[in-house]
Amino acid sequence: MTKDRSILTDYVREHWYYYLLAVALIIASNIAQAALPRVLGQFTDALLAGGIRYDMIVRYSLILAAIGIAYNVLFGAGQFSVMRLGRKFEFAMRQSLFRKFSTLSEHYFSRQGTGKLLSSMTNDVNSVRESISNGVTMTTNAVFLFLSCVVMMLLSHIPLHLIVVCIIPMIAIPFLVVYFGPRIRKRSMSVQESLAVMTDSAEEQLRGIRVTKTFAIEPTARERFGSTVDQIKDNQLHLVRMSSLFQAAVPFLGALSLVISLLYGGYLAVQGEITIGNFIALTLYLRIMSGPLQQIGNVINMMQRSGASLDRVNRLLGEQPDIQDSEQAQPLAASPDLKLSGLSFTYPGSERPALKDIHLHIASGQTLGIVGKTGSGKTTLVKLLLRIYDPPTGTVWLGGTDVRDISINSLRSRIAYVPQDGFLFSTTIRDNIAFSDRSIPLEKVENHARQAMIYEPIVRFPDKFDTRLGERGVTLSGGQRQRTSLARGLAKTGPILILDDSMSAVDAVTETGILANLVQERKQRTTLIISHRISAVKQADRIIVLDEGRIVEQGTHQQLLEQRGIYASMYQLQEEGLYYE
Ligand SMILES: Nc1ncnc2c1ncn2[C@@H]1O[C@H](COP(=O)(O)OP(=O)(O)OP(=O)(O)O)[C@@H](O)[C@H]1O
Repeated sequence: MTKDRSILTDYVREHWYYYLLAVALIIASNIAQAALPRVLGQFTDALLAGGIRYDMIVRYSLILAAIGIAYNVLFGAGQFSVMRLGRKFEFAMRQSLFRKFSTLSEHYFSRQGTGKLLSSMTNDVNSVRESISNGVTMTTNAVFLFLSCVVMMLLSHIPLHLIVVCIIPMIAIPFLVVYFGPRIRKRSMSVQESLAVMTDSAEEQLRGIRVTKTFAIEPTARERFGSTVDQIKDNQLHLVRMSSLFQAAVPFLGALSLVISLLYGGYLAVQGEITIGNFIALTLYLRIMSGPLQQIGNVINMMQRSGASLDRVNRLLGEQPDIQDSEQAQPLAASPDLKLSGLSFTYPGSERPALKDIHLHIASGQTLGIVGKTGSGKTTLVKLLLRIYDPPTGTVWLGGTDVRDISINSLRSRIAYVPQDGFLFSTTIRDNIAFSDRSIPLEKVENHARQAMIYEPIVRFPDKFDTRLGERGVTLSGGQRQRTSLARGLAKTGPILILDDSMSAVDAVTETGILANLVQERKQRTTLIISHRISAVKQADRIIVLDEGRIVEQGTHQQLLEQRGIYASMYQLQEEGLYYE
């Protein structure tokens, strides 16, 4: 367990008075409950001494009823306070985790896998919440009920030596805990980890369900998912075996105490050293005490589980984003030029550089076309510009400032980036297009939809721009999705527009229409158009051809044709209707 318990200790410190109140209520309820056997013992002795009397039965019944009501009200109120605190903690913890996730980089997510993170947000948070609600109730209940019982036994004149002898077997419980505790915890961690792997697998299988169906490989998908479930089952069984053994051992010791009380207590009662009432009270006390002892076992199990979960949550919350604002971070200039000087970049953990020694200067307001084979480094260039990954210091400059010294928020909020696989959210088309600023008026949203040539298909839906997308809404075609994502990019204001192969799923005629609509847009912004199609970049002020991370050709469309290199052959192939790869 790490020493850093910050999120939990902070929370408890902040709400200590509620916890104190809850603990006080539970203690009061324990005292009420512990009075019960004593009253029954007194009743038995009174019966034996003077026979049954009507007023006595009524009096004792009223006392028992009062004890019962007091116990229920006090315990209920205490439990409610603690549960409420637990739920509030759960809410706060999920908020903090999500806030943290939103600061972490793409690299972090590709390294971790979303299943693990989702599992933390659900299972780990639940487990910690349980420990601070049920854990507090159960621990307080167990400790104070046990103590109250001992005190009440002494007040009832049950001899100390009899009490000690009867509870001796229960003293073995801490030793059991020490033995089982770490083992249970280790197995619980394996269960949580296999649950995370299963979530990952389920998420991927469900996301790829369309592909699976078109390939008719459902059995393979089921088999793959099944193996992750089998792993959980094995780990769960391991855990269940160990915790069952532990949970069975605890009540067994309670039962052993009862046997001793019958033997020794019974003997003392026969000898006349304790009253029959005392003997009955003793057995009832031991019966009550086996409950708290079992609870101690459960609490220990729960604490073990939640200890591992809390460690994971704290580790996540302590994660430092690998891309951060520098101390001298400044906003992006109003109309920045783009300069790349000697840019080389290798992805973390990769052997081969994705970009090699790139030099380039694009004046503000100009359009740069980027072409090249798949994997040649086109998207990597954009990721470095957006600081999805940090480029080496002094290699990428915007408006005369190293991008590493431009604040991340200003950089990303003012660069309109349209990726190839534009993910759309399960909300209305209007909200998707006005994603960067929900207050954009409908006319503007419609204008951007016209620019992206998606207006007509949208207004054909009965709800037009209020049509909901996603699982419970309309499913757009690939080309429609891409154009909606393009409209979303165009709705974002800012001095730089980047289209990353964002017209690949639209036909050539529509692409030409969109490009014509963008002429005005491009004059006001520095524009980068990445494409496999020459037609998309041929109007650019400059075009670069990337190959294996290097600029191998550059110039205007005309100049590149004259060079008769890769670009010229791509053009020729595409003009002839063939596809260059
Ligand atoms: N996150 C990553 N980690 C490691 N390597 C990566 C990562 N992303 C891309 N690469 C590698 O970097 C190289 C360049 O990839 P990039 O995505 O920039 O190519 P691209 O030219 O945009 O390709 P495409 O036209 O297919 O989109 C490829 O070899 C790719 O495998």
